[in-house]
Amino acid sequence: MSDARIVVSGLRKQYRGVTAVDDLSFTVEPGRVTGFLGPNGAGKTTTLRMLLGLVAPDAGTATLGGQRYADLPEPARVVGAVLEASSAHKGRTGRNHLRACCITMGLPRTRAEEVLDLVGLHPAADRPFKGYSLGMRQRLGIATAMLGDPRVLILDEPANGLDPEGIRWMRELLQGLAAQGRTVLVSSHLLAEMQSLADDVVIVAAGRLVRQGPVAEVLGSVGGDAVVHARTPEPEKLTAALHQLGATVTADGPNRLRVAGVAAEAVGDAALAAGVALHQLTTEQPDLEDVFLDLTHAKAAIR
Ligand SMILES: Nc1ncnc2c1ncn2[C@@H]1O[C@H](COP(=O)(O)OP(=O)(O)OP(=O)(O)O)[C@@H](O)[C@H]1O
Repeated sequence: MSDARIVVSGLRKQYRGVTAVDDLSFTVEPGRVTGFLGPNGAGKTTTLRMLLGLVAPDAGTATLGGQRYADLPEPARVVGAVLEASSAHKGRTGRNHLRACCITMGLPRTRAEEVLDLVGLHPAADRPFKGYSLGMRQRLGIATAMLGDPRVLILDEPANGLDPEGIRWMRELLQGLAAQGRTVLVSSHLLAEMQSLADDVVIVAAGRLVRQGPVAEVLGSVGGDAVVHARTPEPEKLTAALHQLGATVTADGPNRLRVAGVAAEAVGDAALAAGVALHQLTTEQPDLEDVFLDLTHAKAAIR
């Protein structure tokens, strides 16, 4: 599925004076789950809609396997998309919805059963759509998108409203589809969600690219310093010793200190040298959600 790459190049879109997408370029590789991240209003949905030929760009191109959506002879066999979870006739059952889609797309009815299997919706397949939970709607949305066995799957905020079990299910499904060589692009405004879901991330803010790359690499490059928490019966003495190392020390409850600017080892060594007992020493990793917000706010402020 080497031709399942997504290439966005110089994409731009304005709505009556509002620049939704501003000279945006990035690539999405097959065989990986890519998180498309940015705060609300960053231009994610507009970008996905341009990729899917639903909105015409003012400038630039968005291609799937080298072709614009409008030029694909059989788009449903190339790309499946879930832009909104609730997109079936309310009184219709999940199974009937899928069968109707099979007819429209010229697919055998058996394909409906295959995608029901894929998303684990068989138990609810004969219930009307209007009674579906958000998680069931997401499953039906993905089942519909997968009918044409597309090489590219695009999901807009699929984890919205899902419980932790639903998110785990989604992760396993999407990673499985990526492992088959498909290109999976998933938008979200929540970084924590993407940390467990995605291999790569494309981060946008104010319609522009902020960062792109493998999750660990991107987060590593923006991650702040860890903070050390120390518990000691002699906080004043330890504070004085740590100040000599240039650390920033603040009280963090009775006999507790929050130490920034030095590693846990240095705090332990300083306590030993000062003859201060340590009852607890822990390291708190930087809050990646905060780091992400800093990164995207800096960009949004330029707007
Ligand atoms: N049809 C439209 N008409 C006018 N403005 C629009 C339209 N669609 C989007 N916008 C504006 O373009 C900007 C980008 O919106 P978009 O929905 O693409 O962002 P997003 O990153 O998907 O945000 P969200 O997570 O809130 O959906 C916003 O300022 C939005 O108000």
